[in-house]
Amino acid sequence: MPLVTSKKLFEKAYKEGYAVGGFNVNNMEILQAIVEAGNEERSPLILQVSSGARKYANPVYLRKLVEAAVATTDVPIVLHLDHGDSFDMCKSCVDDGFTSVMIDASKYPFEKNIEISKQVAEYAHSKGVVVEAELGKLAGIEDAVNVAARDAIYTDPDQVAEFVEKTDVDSLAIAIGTSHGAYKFKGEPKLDFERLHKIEKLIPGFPIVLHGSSSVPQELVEKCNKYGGQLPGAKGVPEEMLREAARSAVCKINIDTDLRLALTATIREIFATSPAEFDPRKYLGPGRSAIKELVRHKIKDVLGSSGKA
Ligand SMILES: O=C(CO)COP(=O)(O)O
Ligand SMILES: O=C[C@H](O)COP(=O)(O)O
Ligand SMILES: [Zn+2]
Ligand SMILES: [Zn+2]
Repeated sequence: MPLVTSKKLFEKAYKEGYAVGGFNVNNMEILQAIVEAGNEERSPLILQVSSGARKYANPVYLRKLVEAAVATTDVPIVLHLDHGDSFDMCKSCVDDGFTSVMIDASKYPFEKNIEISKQVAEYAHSKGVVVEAELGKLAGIEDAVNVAARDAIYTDPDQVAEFVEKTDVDSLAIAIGTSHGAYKFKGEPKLDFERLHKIEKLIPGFPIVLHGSSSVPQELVEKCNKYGGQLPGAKGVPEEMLREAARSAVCKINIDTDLRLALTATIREIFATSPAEFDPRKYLGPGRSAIKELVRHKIKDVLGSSGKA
């Protein structure tokens, strides 16, 4: 099936109370794992590519890899730019065949965020591409931008309707306490669901996106640490909270860190237990299987998108 936009996927997810996973792609094994999992679960998929991923893998390789992946399945797949930081970056991805782009101008003041997001929406829409924007600021690491927890700003519900109306974007990422990376909470995990519910009432029918939604499975952290990793105190968003979010207006839930942990834990274990092994297929293959198992679990047991393709 050719790439699709997220428009119909979000309409269905909104109505039926589940979310579609936004899974980050950086190389062939990660891509294969996500697409095989989605195919077996009969789930729609959003493959997202950060500017760091484009730089790492080369935009041409990425596009061709995704082209190949799409040819192996009939589930609907969106190719999405994650955290585009400028009009030019978004334009480049629209021109490159992406079906969805995120413009993340959340670091700018409200009016400037509106101006840039609107400019991206105008261009993208003229090419049939949809746009996600961000209002409020998540803590954590996005590419080179490291937002300290004290600089994170929860989304102001009073700004949401005006932002959506003035920009004409198609979905909105909000900040309610999630953050990027493997260290999301110092104490007890807490998300501001009251704020989420307030926001969804103010923009009825409009798809909301949750970034920073890895759960940081403790068995993966323990496996990394057991085999030489150093991830003390890593903690994510409990899956029960993600289930609750998926039932609301949240139609897209972003997961990257958990895939990285699955791959790294697997490779660390193999390096430690089979030190004579030097065939990359013998550790990347099991790493790919671990990612696939994790993505299937997310789709089936957390996001609720199994069978929704
Ligand atoms: O939001 C993300 C990508 O945009 C990923 O978040 P995690 O770091 O929680 O996986
Ligand atoms: O938002 C962050 C994503 O996990 C992408 O991370 P990256 O910029 O390191 O590729
Ligand atoms: Zn951001
Ligand atoms: Zn993100």
